[in-house]
Amino acid sequence: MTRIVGLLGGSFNPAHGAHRRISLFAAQALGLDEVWWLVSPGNPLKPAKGMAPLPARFASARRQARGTPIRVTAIERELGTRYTVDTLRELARRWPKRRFVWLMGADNLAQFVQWKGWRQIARTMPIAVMARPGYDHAAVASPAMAWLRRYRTSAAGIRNRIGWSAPALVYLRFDPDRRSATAIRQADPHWADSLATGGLRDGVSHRPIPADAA
Ligand SMILES: Nc1ncnc2c1ncn2[C@@H]1O[C@H](COP(=O)(O)OP(=O)(O)OP(=O)(O)O)[C@@H](O)[C@H]1O
Ligand SMILES: O=C(O)c1ccc[n+]([C@@H]2O[C@H](COP(=O)([O-])O)[C@@H](O)[C@H]2O)c1
Repeated sequence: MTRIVGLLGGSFNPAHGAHRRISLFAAQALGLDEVWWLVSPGNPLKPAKGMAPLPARFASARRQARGTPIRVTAIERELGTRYTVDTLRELARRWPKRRFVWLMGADNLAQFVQWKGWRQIARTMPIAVMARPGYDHAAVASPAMAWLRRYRTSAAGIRNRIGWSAPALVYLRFDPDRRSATAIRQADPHWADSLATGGLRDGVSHRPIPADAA
């Protein structure tokens, strides 16, 4: 059967418990076979200032994912892509036998219209948005939601794999999780200093995911 992979792209500056929690929750709710974290070389909308180096963010993600089936990757570094629309096109080319779901928090839906080719992203794969305290109102009232609303479906729609289509939008609500990387950086601006950053070799993950055979 076709494997369904949930993709959580992020700065992970640093990774925290909410990333793990929303990933595992989405995996269960949507019946995902795998979850990949895409540790971004640099969110195009976020300033480079204050962004820890990729190896440190990658190491923090590996630490948070330990003991879970989540696969931590730096695929965008490997593919040389920066914008999500380009990354997703490459992923579909490399892994043609898998189906993907884009996962993101409500804060990202609120500013989704600022992303390059956001409608194209929505046409490429279903999107699951995770509720996030403080952002849900802005997300639901956002211009992206005005367009995506007509494509709303239930988690079961994805889980049952029946009539798989895109655009499709699922809004997942669970116990609100207030954790954020911003709060961690405020409490510990030097969080990256103590991390062993051996998980990336020349910017490439130690355990690259084999491409699907044609
Ligand atoms: N507490 C949370 N609830 C729901 N989604 C979350 C939560 N924390 C992060 N996410 C989502 O996880 C993805 C990666 O998040 P990111 O690495 O930017 O962490 P962050 O805590 O939002 O960081 P920052 O505070 O620096 O903006 C994004 O799609 C984001 O919306
Ligand atoms: O492609 C874009 O235009 C774009 C704009 C903003 C954010 N993104 C992606 O959104 C994901 C979440 O980013 P962040 O910083 O909120 O964790 C990450 O994979 C970014 O590369 C992508």
